[in-house]
Amino acid sequence: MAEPLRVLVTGAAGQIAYSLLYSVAKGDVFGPNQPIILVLLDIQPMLGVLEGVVMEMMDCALPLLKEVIPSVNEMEAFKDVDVAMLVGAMPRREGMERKDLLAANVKIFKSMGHAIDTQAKKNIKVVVVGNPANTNAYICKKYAPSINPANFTALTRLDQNRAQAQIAAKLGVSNSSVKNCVIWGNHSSTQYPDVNQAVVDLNGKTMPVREAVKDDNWLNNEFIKTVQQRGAAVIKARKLSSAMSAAKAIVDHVRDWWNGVPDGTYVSMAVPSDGSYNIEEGLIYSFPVRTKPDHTYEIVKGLTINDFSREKMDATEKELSEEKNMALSVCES
Ligand SMILES: NC(=O)C1=CN([C@@H]2O[C@H](COP(=O)(O)OP(=O)(O)OC[C@H]3O[C@@H](n4cnc5c(N)ncnc54)[C@H](O)[C@@H]3O)[C@@H](O)[C@H]2O)C=CC1
Ligand SMILES: O=C([O-])CC(=O)C(=O)O
Repeated sequence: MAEPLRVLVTGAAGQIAYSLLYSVAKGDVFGPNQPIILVLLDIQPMLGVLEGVVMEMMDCALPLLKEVIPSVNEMEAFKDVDVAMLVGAMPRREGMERKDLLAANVKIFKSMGHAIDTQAKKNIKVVVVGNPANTNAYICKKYAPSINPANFTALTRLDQNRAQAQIAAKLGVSNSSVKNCVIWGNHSSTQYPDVNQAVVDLNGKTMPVREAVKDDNWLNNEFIKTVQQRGAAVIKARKLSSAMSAAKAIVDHVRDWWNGVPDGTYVSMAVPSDGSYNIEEGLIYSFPVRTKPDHTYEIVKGLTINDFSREKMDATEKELSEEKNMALSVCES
């Protein structure tokens, strides 16, 4: 069997982690032959809850789980970590935008960037989930200058899954029949869910989603709005933000990054912009990416962008650029 991977989950006493940990520990992300050491980080007041989570992880008696290490010490927790799922942060409540969390959360990611820089494996892979996820990932990357910037990503897979599920429901097909929905930009209400590249298997034939749906008005309006506002709709209904679906999306994101996706398929990840599609270099912007079995990815280039898409891609870029400047001033104050 392979050497165990050291996987860190922050916010481990919180609600997303409670849905996430079992799935990671049973092999849904790294496969059935990869043993795991789970490091669970939270803050001191949550230590009692964290200990309960550790007991439950033990009681699952999972074959791949070699060790569970609870921690409330950031520097210790990041030591030699291979993969970090940065969930720990304050969630928003009804009536807030995710960027309203910036002042409260961004300093967490400055401090984690420093811990990553000094403690973690140099090829660590990081997914930031805590909101505002893209900008937190930007700050984390900035404060970890010894790590390849490409190793810092933020989660927009939940948005992609939401888009895919909306299309599948509209057409009455299974979720797996819909492919290549793209999320551009910020994990916020300015994100642009784009179906112009998406395809669906319908009646034994693969066809463009636009051709199958035959309702551009719905695709250009209600569909986009539903995906953009889905997090807020869940908060309104549950009085808590998405957790089960967020955990599933984290599993999808890291599994596809780790293992690669088949040729012709791409997934949305918020990654450092290399200037593709004229997006400001360095911003953590959600693009379609092709992941490869060597745990790397590349931004899918050369997609045709029409005027409608361009306007929406620019609007979400503008928001990210503003968030970046706000975050930098919080971190430098
Ligand atoms: N990117 C995405 O798609 C999504 C992001 N989120 C975000 O994920 C974050 C976590 O959400 P929930 O689990 O529902 O929240 P939660 O409040 O249930 O859990 C958060 C946990 O993080 C811990 N925490 C706070 N500061 C920490 C620190 N410095 N180090 C380690 N742990 C720390 C808290 O003590 C708490 O146990 C929120 O910011 C939420 O907005 C939620 C859903 C989807
Ligand atoms: O909406 C929120 O605050 C939680 C979240 O990011 C989501 O559900 O997409």
